[in-house]
Amino acid sequence: MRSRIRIATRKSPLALWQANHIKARLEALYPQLDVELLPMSTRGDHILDSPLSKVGGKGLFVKELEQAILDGRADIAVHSMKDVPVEFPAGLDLCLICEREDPRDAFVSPRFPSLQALPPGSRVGTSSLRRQCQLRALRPDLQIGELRGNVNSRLAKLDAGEYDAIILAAAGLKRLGLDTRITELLTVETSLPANGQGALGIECRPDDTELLALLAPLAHEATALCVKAERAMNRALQGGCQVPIGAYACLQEQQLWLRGLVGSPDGQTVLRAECHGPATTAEALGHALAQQLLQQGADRILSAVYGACDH
Ligand SMILES: NCc1[nH]cc(CCC(=O)O)c1CC(=O)O
Repeated sequence: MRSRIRIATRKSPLALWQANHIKARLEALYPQLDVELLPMSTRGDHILDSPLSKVGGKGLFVKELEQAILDGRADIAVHSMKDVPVEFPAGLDLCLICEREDPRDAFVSPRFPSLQALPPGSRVGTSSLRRQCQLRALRPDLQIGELRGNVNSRLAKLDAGEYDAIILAAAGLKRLGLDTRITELLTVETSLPANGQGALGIECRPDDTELLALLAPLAHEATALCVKAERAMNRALQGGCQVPIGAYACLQEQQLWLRGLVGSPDGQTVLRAECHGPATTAEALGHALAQQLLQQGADRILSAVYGACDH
């Protein structure tokens, strides 16, 4: 039996928490197993001054981790599913998805009790186009500013008075023990989450059957089905490049309820659609929802933005 599992991880506090969480779960299951972290920097960590959507998107944060697995320096990488690109490089795959934490976005403000209570013209920080679009649609009066960096540095900018409020994923705040900073949990109707938000995934070599068997108890089937539907919608829309897209599924009695959103960053256009179906058809539901959104005009939003992209 294998005696060691090495986890490639980014060095941000949230990434380290997530890697340590998987380490602790594996060690609880297998007391003889030695689980080591291999912390590393990614290109995404170095590019902090420009909006992520303009510098190449999600792949920036996972490439170096994937290379470490392909080179044999690490066995697995633990990812926030919302940061994982829809396609995987040859030789690697998403091997399992763990149980989802709270998928909602959180409104954080030291001064105002809710999004609704923000006075006109308030400054809100978020670099997520998905959050910007939904915020602007709801509150066209707000001034929305770019806000990048890890969770702690975003909170520090809020505390320094650069913004009246910021929006962050509830899952990240809860994992870091920062629950008390959550002023208001936004309903998914107010802020439809990003696909995969709140879920952790493990990437590894799909041909490493011994490793897969060790990891298997960490899998959470219901979460995997939901995230599968959400990612299928994103894949069908080919959304990744500068487009506000939200996708959120929930599962009840083996029925999936998938909601999707495509909008323009200025919030002028927000297209919404939803569908229901058996969990066994998760992938098809994602495709069907994408088609509904395309028929409503998402194709025009997507092509307008792709025109301005360098790929
Ligand atoms: N974009 C960075 C990122 N990736 C995952 C999370 C939160 C944790 C999760 O969704 O699992 C965050 C922080 C945020 O959006 O506030």
